Amino acid sequence: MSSISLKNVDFNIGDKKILKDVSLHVKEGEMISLLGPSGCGKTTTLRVIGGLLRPQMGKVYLSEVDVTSVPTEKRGAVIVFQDYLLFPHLTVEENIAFGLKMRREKKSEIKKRVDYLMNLIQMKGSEKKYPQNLSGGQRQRVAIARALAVSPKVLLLDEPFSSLDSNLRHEMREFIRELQKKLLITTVLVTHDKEEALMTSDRVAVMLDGKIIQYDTPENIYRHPKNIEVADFLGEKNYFKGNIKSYVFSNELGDFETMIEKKQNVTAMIHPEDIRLSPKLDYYPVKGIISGKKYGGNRSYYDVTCKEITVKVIADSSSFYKEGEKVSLGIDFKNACYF
Ligand SMILES: Nc1ncnc2c1ncn2[C@@H]1O[C@H](COP(=O)(O)OP(=O)(O)OP(=O)(O)O)[C@@H](O)[C@H]1O
Repeated sequence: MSSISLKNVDFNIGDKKILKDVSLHVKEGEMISLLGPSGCGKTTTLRVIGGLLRPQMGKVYLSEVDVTSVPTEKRGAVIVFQDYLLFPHLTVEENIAFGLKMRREKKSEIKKRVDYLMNLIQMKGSEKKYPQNLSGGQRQRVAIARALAVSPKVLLLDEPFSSLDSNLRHEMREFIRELQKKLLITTVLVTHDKEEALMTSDRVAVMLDGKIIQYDTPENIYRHPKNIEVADFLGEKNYFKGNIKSYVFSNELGDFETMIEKKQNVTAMIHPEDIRLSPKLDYYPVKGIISGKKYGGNRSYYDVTCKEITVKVIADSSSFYKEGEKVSLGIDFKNACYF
């Protein structure tokens, strides 16, 4: 097990800056995600950690040892890619044993390790199967077992579940998180899926345009995004612009109590699921009319027009509002996030 540090890493291709002054520390035994939109530099960061790319500037440390010039195979890092290339002509156990054979480990040791890993990925009994006879999820488990066989110090996962269907993705997320907790292997997961990052990681690094914008716990990333770009990337939000004076936030919807004493030109961000709706018009201070509705199973997504603006609200589907219905809205500006 190893900690990982990137210090002021720049990576360019030609004159295109791909990574810009990226610094990151992953503690020993921690699982983190690199989360961001396509093309923001997540995979490049992972490749720099794994030694597949060498940065033009900055340093990479594993357990505080400078490995910037150390080749991948000597770093003790393994990368599992999305298109997990299992060897099609080798059985499951031969695939898992491959790296150990290359290292000329003793046969009895290899057998022990393969047995242990087959148990760990809950695939006992499938040792003699070939990859083409496995499901997508099983193939992914074998790819992870093969990566773990060589007892790496760090595990680097590049969108490993993105080709799986949504149920299987859920299952694999839980599987990898449990496995990681059991083995306490330092793990970096690259994903563009917010839920995946928030659900599996101790901390999440949000990347935009080659930079890490925020690195924090999933709760803090979601509840307290550093800026509007991060907030937007994490999903649809409501923004209210206005001014705060004597703990009163005046915006398009009226005057509301807040925890901040004074601030000009602020934007308050409120999650759609934090806004309450009531059919009783005098129940909450803001009045509106349901102008749009999408049914999403256990949740319903409403657009509520209040004065000139549209407020987005997510409510559980036990409450049922029709388009055109008048409602009142409970919006808590005391606990809003202000930018
Ligand atoms: N070999 C290359 N030649 C030119 N540009 C490249 C090369 N590899 C990556 N890039 C560019 O570098 C940027 C970052 O790529 P990277 O693969 O790290 O992004 P990413 O966040 O992992 O995106 P995705 O989720 O789509 O894989 C992109 O703009 C990409 O086009």
